[in-house]
Amino acid sequence: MSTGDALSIRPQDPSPVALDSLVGRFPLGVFGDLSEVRATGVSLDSRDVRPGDLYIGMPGAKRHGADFARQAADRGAVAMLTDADGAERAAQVGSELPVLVSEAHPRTILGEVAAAVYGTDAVSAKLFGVTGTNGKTSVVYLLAELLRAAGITAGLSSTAERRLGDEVVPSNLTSPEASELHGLLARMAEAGVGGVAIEVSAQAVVRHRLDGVHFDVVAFNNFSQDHLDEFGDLETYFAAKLQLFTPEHAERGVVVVDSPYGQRIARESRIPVTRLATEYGQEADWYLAITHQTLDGVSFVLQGPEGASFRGRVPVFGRFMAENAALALIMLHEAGIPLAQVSSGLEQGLIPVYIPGRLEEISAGGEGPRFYVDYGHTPGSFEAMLDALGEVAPGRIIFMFGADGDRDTTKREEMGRIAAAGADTVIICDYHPRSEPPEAIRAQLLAGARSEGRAEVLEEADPRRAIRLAISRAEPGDVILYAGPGHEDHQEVAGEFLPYSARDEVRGALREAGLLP
Ligand SMILES: CC(=O)N[C@H]1[C@@H](OP(=O)(O)OP(=O)(O)OC[C@H]2O[C@@H](n3ccc(=O)[nH]c3=O)[C@H](O)[C@@H]2O)O[C@H](CO)[C@@H](O)[C@@H]1O[C@H](C)C(=O)N[C@@H](C)C(=O)N[C@H](CCC(=O)O)C(=O)O
Ligand SMILES: Nc1ncnc2c1ncn2[C@@H]1O[C@H](COP(=O)(O)OP(=O)(O)OP(=O)(O)O)[C@@H](O)[C@H]1O
Repeated sequence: MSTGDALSIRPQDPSPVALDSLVGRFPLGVFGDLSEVRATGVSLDSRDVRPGDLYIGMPGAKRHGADFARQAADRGAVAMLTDADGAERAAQVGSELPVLVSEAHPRTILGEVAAAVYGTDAVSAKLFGVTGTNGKTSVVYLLAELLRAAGITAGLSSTAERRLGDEVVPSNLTSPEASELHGLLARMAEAGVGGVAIEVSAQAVVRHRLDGVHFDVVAFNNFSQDHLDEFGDLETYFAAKLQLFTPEHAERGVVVVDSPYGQRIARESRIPVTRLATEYGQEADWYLAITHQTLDGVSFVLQGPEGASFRGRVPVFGRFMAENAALALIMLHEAGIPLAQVSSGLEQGLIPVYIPGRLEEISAGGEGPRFYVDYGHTPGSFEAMLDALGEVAPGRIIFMFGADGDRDTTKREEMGRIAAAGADTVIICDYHPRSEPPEAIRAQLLAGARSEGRAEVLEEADPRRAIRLAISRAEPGDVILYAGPGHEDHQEVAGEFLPYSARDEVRGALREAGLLP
């Protein structure tokens, strides 16, 4: 069951909490009468307010949430928590909601306030947090699948969606704001969920979105260039990821130590960590070996301390996907869930995971050409995917992609260069140009691709035409990989969200070409 137009998953039967009980616990002043006011939920977006909510009037980069106090009240908010400026703004817009005025930035108390309202101070489900530059979503879906195999009801929060059984809402952020996260955890507790897999962005760590959540196990898979528009330099971006490995956030950690960044997390972590390596020369606690791989999947053996071992298979190509699975398995082991319990729920070790928009095959398999849609948008993910395809693609590799406008511009040339180094044909098209001129974004990607001088490099701005161009050039045995749009359903152009689903478009184009029924 999809929750329709709802923006968040919430408990169905919440217990009302008296809001004046918050006043003693947090540095809050009060305007208005709170004595009879009870809240059943928390929201910082007026469009997501439900009857009984405490509305958080959050000062933002573009707007002040308190300006939306009337809309929040119209939707049933019972009170607002904001800063001093917000209290004045609410009065100016004629809001009659009682106001809790926070001395500190409301974001810094939001997590604890939401935990108090939702009763999620102590959650009995095992909480798993996954961070890294590439592969977080994949690990989260693998975790959920492995939990199910172990007989444990699973919930997840990812870039693609928040999900609990068949209750699902699409995500607007990789890691939700703290109010949404606690609502989700409360619903999961209500539904008897035993394990929750949560994707953790670096932005979430530094923006207090995890406050009031204590993970049983956190994991780090890899680190490479991304989000420099946000963090300025790699060291600041890395420090945000490292911050997850502290007792404030988590009990214990699992780290892939193949790279110097992983080794640094293991060394500098302030919680106990266990280490995974994919090469035997590397000092680690767990080792992963690939035993067989084709376009249809990867088989692997994982070995750990005291004879722990697991023989498995993921139905997606790429060594890194086996690494993602290994990381998820070790996280469960670290949470006290025996690997044998996981194996007992799988048929011959096959982890039947479906990861929306991540190396998702749209074609029908077989002789091909085969067409995959992916969410990769970093040099690191391009390299991982193209290396993997180089090992398993029977024919040529046709790689199409674009780049985000208004986001880290410094990675574009490198994306182009890596694409042309790993593919036979590169087709550069538009992705989300946002406010930038699309031709200028393509020019940077083209410059990188042409600097490599290996692949045939083509430009086709319109992604719909680029898909058809790729198909027209492909022979049986060839693989087309379209990186960027993944599960998304829109293209963001000059402030507008235009409907665009790469998966539907590719499906349609394959049908037109007689390659799909
Ligand atoms: C830089 C950043 O983190 N911005 C976040 C911030 O936006 P903002 O400060 O600009 O908010 P604003 O638009 O000024 O609005 C202020 C307040 O008014 C509220 N409002 C606004 C309009 C309205 O009609 N009603 C209403 O209540 C908003 O909900 C907000 O609370 O607060 C918003 C509400 O929660 C977030 O949606 C928004 O994330 C934006 C979309 C974003 O792009 N964030 C990125 C940087 C991000 O966090 N990315 C990471 C990693 C992604 C990855 O790995 O690739 C992530 O975890 O998603
Ligand atoms: N372990 C990995 N190492 C390198 N690349 C990976 C790994 N796992 C997946 N990828 C590639 O990166 C792409 C993005 O994967 P995924 O969505 O799981 O990452 P993410 O960290 O969640 O990214 P985002 O936060 O942007 O959603 C995948 O589609 C795949 O191409």
